[in-house]
Amino acid sequence: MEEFQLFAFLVALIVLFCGLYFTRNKLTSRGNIKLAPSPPTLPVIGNLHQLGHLPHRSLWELSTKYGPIMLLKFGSKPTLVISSAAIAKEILKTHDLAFANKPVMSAPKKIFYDLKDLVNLQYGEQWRKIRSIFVHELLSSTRVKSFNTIREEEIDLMHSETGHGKIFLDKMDDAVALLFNFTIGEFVPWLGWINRLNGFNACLDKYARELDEVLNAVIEDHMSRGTSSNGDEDDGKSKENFVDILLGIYKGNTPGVSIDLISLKAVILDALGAGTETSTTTLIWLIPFGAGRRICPGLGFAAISIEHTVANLMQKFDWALPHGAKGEDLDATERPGFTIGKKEPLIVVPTKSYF
Ligand code: HEM
Repeated sequence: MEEFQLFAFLVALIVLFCGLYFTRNKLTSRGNIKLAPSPPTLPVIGNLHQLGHLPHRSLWELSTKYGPIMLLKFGSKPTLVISSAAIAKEILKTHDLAFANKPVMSAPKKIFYDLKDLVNLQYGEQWRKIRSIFVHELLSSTRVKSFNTIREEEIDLMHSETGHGKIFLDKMDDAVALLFNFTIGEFVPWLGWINRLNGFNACLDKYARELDEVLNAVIEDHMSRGTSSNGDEDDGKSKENFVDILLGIYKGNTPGVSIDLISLKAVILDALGAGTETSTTTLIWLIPFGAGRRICPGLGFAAISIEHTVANLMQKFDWALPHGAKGEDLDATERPGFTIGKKEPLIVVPTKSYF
């Protein structure tokens, strides 16, 4: 027994020593997560799925080759902070399989239908199936070509159609509050009971129920109107929006593709959620589309939409920063959200109009 205790003590010492050594060598000279560089100077890879489980040896090799990497342990969740384009390329391209999954957290699990949406799906067969629906059915080049009609339909859906769009957007704002709420039980699993005690779990349950009701109402609306999806390109297909297309698949109108009701709702959440804040934030400032196998499937769709909006603004006005400020005077402080946004709003003034 004494031998075992001595052995355990030695192992603990070695682990502690390695941990300290590793941390000392991996922390950036700034040694603080807040000092990760902000856009637009350097890319910051901080999205949740980047927090993967790359073997320490590979991390070691990466940091030897490219410079400091910061590995933080938030309780049970290892978190990697990197701040150079070279390391981003290694992680998102070379090692992307190791980073292809996000850590399982209780708020996304509850809100995104047990992680059945594409953004949160674990990498594997079901991910491939849903990804294919996004790439081939929702965001194919044919669909993107019919972009104008789809966009108008989506704007209708979000803003005017029986009020569900507005409720949905408000719901998304509430989701940010829940998703970014730090709860100790998330990171230290044996303290999970605290989330029950402080009401967080009840709050999450209530939110998920209400969101589900909104999605049910959106689906019922579309069901009662009926979709025009009958495989005929000219028969109203270009007027279909995301929900119509997905309902067509659900009803079995699209040969070789299928989706169940829960996945359908999760995918609607992605299609409406992943494309809204991202697009408006990109109009303000550098957001990248990711890379590797989990690269954004909405890239083509979003790029055209953003180009269209910016081109319109540039064609009709000359713009300047207020009070003679220069580009370098812009405050690039970030604020948290689904996407990293600009803390202070971007204010520009039209100085000349061309119409
Ligand atoms: C300017 C607009 C957009 C930006 C900047 C953007 C950015 C991104 C980024 C960085 C990722 C990777 C996230 C990660 O690493 O976990 C991503 C994934 C994703 N995006 Fe976008 N996105 C935009 C528009 C859209 C649109 C319009 C849609 C759909 C209509 C969409 C749907 C998705 C989905 C479903 C994923 C998850 C893909 C997967 O995990 O396989 N995005 N997006």
